[in-house]
Amino acid sequence: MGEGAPAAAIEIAGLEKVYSGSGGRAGKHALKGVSLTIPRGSIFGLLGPNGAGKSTLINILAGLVRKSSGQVRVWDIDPDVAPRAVRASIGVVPQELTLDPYFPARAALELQAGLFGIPKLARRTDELLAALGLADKADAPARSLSGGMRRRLMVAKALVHHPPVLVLDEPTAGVDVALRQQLWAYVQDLNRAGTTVLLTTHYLHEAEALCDRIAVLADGEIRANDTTDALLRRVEDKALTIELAVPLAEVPEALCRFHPVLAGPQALVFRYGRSSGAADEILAAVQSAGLVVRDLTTSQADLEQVFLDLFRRS
Ligand SMILES: Nc1ncnc2c1ncn2[C@@H]1O[C@H](COP(=O)(O)OP(=O)(O)OP(=O)(O)O)[C@@H](O)[C@H]1O
Repeated sequence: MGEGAPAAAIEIAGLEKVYSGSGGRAGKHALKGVSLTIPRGSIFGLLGPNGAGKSTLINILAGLVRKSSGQVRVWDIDPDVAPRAVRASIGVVPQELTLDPYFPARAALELQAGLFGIPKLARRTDELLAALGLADKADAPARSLSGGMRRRLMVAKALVHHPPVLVLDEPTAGVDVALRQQLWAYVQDLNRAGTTVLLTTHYLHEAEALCDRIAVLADGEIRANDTTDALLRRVEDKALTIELAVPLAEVPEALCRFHPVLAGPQALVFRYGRSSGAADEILAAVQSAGLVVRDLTTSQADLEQVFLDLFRRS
């Protein structure tokens, strides 16, 4: 990005959102003092379970929902003070596909460019259609496109005004594996060309594949915010169960550093992840402790669940 670009693409401090109850719907404290800095040039993952407050946060950034209190700056602009300027700096791909079924892809992009006041000659319609693999569908109505193509058209729509910040709200929910890879590759290309990307997801694997940093949002609060590598080192998603030939009364001293659990007199369960010793190290220690192994099994916990449990507790 050129001169004068802010160091932080998005800066959020003490953000609160309370939805007031209406029409029989209970009020909801959806964001409880969220502070977050999204560095310019990063791909930042906002991970959290259903109802965590991810969409609320994005909608506040996009100027679609008004915050209750706190500070928000997008590309150094306060969305409450200058909503139009913020909309020029941010492109949002919403969770729901909001396309006119009868509108062809090219016309949808042209209309969007018109809404942003982009002169005809400065429009990037063909470039975007080609970049998102929609060139041969340019004149087909949206209703004739596959789900994946519609999703890509939504991405193209969010990019017509060349925003420095792109926000993707659950970009690959319900999208097949091949398309997911394609979308990820495109997001990475955009990022290499300078776009800051904020993506929300339920899937740790998605955040792991794409993001430099991950923040975990649960029940309206940030539970973790770190580099992807550092976060994943805290996850212990594998279990090694060793069945012993001879019963044990307690865990032998030499194995304590692996923090195993005695699951019955003849079964030792070791949990391990990317940070602790691998299975071979554990097995070597078991043998040198003089234990006789009768059988062993390994299992892999659901990574998503382990991760969310970890941060729910912290
Ligand atoms: N307009 C509204 N009025 C009242 N409560 C709302 C409103 N919008 C959202 N909520 C509530 O605020 C909480 C956060 O919702 P939000 O949609 O931001 O979560 P989310 O993390 O995006 O979830 P999902 O992954 O399911 O989209 C939820 O409990 C939701 O029911």
